[in-house]
Amino acid sequence: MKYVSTRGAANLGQFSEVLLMGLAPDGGLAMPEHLPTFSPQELEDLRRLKYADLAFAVMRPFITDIPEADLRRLLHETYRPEVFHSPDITPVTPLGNSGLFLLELSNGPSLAFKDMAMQFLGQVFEYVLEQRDEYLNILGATSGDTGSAAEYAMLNKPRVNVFMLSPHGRMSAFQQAQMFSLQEPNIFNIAVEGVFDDCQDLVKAVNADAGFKATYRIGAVNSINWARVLAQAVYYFRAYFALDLPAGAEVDFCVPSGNFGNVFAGYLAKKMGLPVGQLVVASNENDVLHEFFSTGAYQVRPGERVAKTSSPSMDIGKASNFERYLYLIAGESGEQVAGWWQAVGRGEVVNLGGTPHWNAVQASGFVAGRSTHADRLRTIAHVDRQYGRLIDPHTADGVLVGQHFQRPGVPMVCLETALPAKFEETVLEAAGRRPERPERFRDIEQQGRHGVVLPNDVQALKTYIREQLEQKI
Ligand SMILES: Cc1ncc(COP(=O)(O)O)c(C=O)c1O
Ligand SMILES: N[C@@H](CCOP(=O)(O)O)C(=O)O
Repeated sequence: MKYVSTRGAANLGQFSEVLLMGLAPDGGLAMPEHLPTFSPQELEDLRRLKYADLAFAVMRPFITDIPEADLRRLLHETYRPEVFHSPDITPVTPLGNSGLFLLELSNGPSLAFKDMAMQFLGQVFEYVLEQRDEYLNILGATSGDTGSAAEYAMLNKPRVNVFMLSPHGRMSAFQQAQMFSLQEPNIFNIAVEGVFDDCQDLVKAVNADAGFKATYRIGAVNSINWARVLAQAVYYFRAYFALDLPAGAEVDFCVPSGNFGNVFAGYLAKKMGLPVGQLVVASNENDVLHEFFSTGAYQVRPGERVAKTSSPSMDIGKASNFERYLYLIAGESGEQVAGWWQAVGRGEVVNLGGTPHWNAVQASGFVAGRSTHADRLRTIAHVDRQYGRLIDPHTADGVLVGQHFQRPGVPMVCLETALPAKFEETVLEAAGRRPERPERFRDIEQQGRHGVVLPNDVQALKTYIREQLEQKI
């Protein structure tokens, strides 16, 4: 399988190339040159597969440059019950008889859905780098969960260093402690004076400097990296089969959304033939995506207008993977996407309302809603009282919006994107009790803080990366 860029560059190479590349040289995101599909009969053959074998079946058509036996081994090493604390890896749990289901994605090492793909990235980076005898310096941006998931996945990976940017003071105390307590030779935590979008823009700016990128071997772990999105598509298949419905029956999914990677992975599964009905995008107060799906207008929020909320991992004003979605909506026209993104870059509104592209958006199955602090407190309390289950604030945003779009007789699967332990204060405020915390995190806030604070400045970041790498030689 060859990959192309959403902004028009043809032939980025095969999977291993785009894995190490992260962002395409023209600033776009890698996409496969075509989307393989499963026939209804082929889908039936996937129904009873264990997670690792299902992951192989879904991902293999996109990863044709790693020998079959090696890919299968990497997936079996990744998706082990000991790592994800469940024999099913991603259990699906009904919320009473409500027709709502929780897809549990957060039982892995860092307690968020990011582990699902990031654990695979850890394995496949190491494999590809060893084959090539190369090293990689990952530059990532986190609003709270990608950071710890990436760092836990890359611990003890001698060929990889992680430079992780986070918005200074904006993550929960637990999220900060997960990252900043680490004192490892290959992990560099950098708190940036800005919001998540500033961190993401810094990542893109460093990647845009081809000389620096090549000299310092810069790679990516955010969902701008195609491998993240691909690995995330697998659990939509698994959840669908776990419901054990008659062949062809539709399932709706509700996805708490920020950078649009998770829900885009669901769209990928749908495009591959999985009978997904609605893809419900749940936003918090930072409701750029809700605004787009309600009106057709896409306008990113500048940093100063990104609200600090109680579902902080979704405090995002510029959703990177939205570019992949619009690429498909535009009939895979890189030229069209490049034009739209130039306009976005100038701070303009891209308005698809009333255009033929808007018909394509409406046919794509996406709907959207938003939630506020009061909504999420009410939803956490309601789910606790009614179903005896504590959920985290992001999952609560999803459950609230998912309920709104429920259709009679169609299961609504809400993605559980983090465990409540990561957001103790909000959960305590909502439910009047503290969530359980896995023993391994008992005293994490007391374990010291390692890392630096940098201004929102690309030169300062490049200098820091250069100095750290030179000290390591
Ligand atoms: C807990 C949690 N929920 C939801 C999201 C939003 O997911 P995405 O950015 O893929 O839309 C994130 C961050 O990505 C997250 O950490
Ligand atoms: N919510 C994320 C932000 C980055 O998203 P990604 O999926 O593109 O890595 C986080 O928690 O860091």
